[in-house]
Amino acid sequence: MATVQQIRHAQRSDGPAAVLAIGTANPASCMLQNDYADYYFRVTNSEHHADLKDKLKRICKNSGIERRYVHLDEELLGAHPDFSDRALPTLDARIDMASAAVPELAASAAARAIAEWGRPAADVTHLVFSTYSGGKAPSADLRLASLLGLRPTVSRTILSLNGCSGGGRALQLAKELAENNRGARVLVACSELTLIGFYGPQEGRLDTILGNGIFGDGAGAVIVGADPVDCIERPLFEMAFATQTTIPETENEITTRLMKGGLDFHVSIRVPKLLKSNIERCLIDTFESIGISAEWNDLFWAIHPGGRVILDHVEQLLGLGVEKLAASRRVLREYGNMSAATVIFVLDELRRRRARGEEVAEWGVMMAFGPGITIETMVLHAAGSLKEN
Ligand SMILES: CC(C)(COP(=O)(O)OP(=O)(O)OC[C@H]1O[C@@H](n2cnc3c(N)ncnc32)[C@H](O)[C@@H]1OP(=O)(O)O)[C@@H](O)C(=O)NCCC(=O)NCCSC(=O)CC(=O)O
Repeated sequence: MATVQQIRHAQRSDGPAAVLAIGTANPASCMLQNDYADYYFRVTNSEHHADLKDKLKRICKNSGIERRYVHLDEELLGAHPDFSDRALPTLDARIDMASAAVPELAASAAARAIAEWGRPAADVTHLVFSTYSGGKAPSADLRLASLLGLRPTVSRTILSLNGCSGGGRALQLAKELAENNRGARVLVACSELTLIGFYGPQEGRLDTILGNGIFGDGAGAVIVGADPVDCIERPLFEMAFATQTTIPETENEITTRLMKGGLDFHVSIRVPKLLKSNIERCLIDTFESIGISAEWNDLFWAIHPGGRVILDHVEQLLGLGVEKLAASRRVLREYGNMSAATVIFVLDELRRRRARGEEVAEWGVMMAFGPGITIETMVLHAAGSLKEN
């Protein structure tokens, strides 16, 4: 009879978990940021809120965003004009729409990740799914498993309403699963659609203006596994160490809540400063835990681009060279803040830059921020095969 220790030893993988493949997807409808305020106030019949329109124009102008993609386009909104009024009971209709569209967008991203991975979808052993756009069970994870043809024994976890830190959390869970289950191949999928909380403007609800100025729709998928199979699997980023930190007494700074009219969303104007005051301590603690003293400019950075000012603060605080946040800034510019999916787009951008021969450091940090305020941090090591992609 084997001992528990022997069983446990046999279960654990030898090497660290690594990102083995990445895929992303966005809905077809593209919104240009320069035109967005005119579009938004027209389609929600809100031209009379001239002051709010001016504010949205200022936010769009300063957002660092050029375009975003949305599922809820003008045609679909035309079929659901009640979505513009947060007082109307539209939650059922929004959940119905999201229940189909969220897993479909995730499936597009995941199919790309699986194709790059080079192994059949049936080899996926675990699925970790994060979305703020759900509201029923069985959830989008089960539908995604069915769309991809994953096997019925796949071990599923859904992270609901984790907001923008959901991508970081899902990747941390994937690391734990891969390192504690020999041979495990974890599919991480984050799929976010703003339709769950899209409203017209309302006096006194500046969150709605901010949300409409920076958030976009997108899905990111990652295959995570340890001990890559020679000649088939190519590690992109090894996941060296991960931490989660909650900033004390900030539970009211970023909040979401399902209401009869959809997802009610609040981001306080203090969020960038709160992050600025806490990020460096969090990074120092993380690196001290693994006994490494790092020069911030010697690392690559995958920071969740929650907003242009957040990136400016991180850059200034850490004294980063202007190129260090280029991947985060490009993702923000091309897609906006896609909540949990965004850090996956940033990882994708980083590996593309490296594949093009651009200088990307050997060691790096991924950080994502969400309700809590929660900071998810992961120390990454760029694997050699990045150069060959
Ligand atoms: C919105 C911005 C792009 C605007 O750029 P600037 O600050 O440079 O420009 P600015 O000072 O002229 O501000 C333009 C207007 O935006 C308003 N404004 C700024 N932040 C706001 C907020 N949180 N809520 C409501 N209004 C806000 C300002 O008061 C100002 O109004 P006026 O012009 O009338 O004075 C930036 O402030 C930014 O990047 N903020 C960070 C956004 C954020 O917190 N993201 C995290 C999302 S949550 C997330 O990522 C996690 C999650 O969801 O889980």
